[in-house]
Amino acid sequence: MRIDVVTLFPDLVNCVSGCGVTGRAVERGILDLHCWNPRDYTEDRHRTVDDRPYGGGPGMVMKVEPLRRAIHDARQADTVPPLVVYMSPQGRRLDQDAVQRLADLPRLILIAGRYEGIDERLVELEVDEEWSIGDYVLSGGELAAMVVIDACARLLPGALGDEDSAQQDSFMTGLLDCPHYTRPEVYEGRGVPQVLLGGHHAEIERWRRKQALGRTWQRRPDLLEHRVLDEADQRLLDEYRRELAD
Ligand SMILES: CN(C)c1ccccc1CNc1ccc(C(N)=O)cn1
Repeated sequence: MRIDVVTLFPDLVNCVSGCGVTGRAVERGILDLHCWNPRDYTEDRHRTVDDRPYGGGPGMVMKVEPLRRAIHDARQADTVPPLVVYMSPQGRRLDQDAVQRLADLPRLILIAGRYEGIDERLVELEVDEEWSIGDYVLSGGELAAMVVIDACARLLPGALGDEDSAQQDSFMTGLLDCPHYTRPEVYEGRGVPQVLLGGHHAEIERWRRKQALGRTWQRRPDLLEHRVLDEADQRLLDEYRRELAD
């Protein structure tokens, strides 16, 4: 998968290619990441990328031309046609299904805005989709773009070895994750659930599924609203709830 990011801070975005799952994906050639800086596409002495907003008001707006030229070069850098995504608080809320859809694409161009945002004519002329990572405001779209890069990279074939658990990732199943434990077996008087020590795989899977269902019901009942539980899951959830009552 190729991802191009249009950003005034390429050094920030390139941090993802330096470590962890995303770093390994880039190293293995599974993810091809490139940054394009609108400031390199300015023609004035001051390399101006922003200007004052029409209608007045605080702050500055990113100018169309430098962004447009950067996006043009990003598009031309590969023959594969990209989906152009603008990260903004006005975008659709990203969730795992949306990430899976983006990760299945051969190419993305992510636009990271700064200042008060970008000139609307750029959005009209170049942007295919607008996405938000959550209902809060960041100083720039770079961290949102890095979230998309990370969430997509994990889903690319070969990015995770078996030692990682993308496939069991909570939101992959639509449920929250179960609790996890590792050594020491007792810590400050707190032990590990016996079932996890017994090595009985079917029982362990049952316990984990029950915990995932129970925790989802307790913490995020909204995730269960549109989900019909099969008989086995319903029984596990009932058992979880009964154990709570004990
Ligand atoms: C500078 N701002 C406010 C701005 C305004 C408009 C567009 C982009 C930005 C860049 N900031 C962002 C970007 C994304 C998200 C998100 N929730 O995905 C939050 N903030």
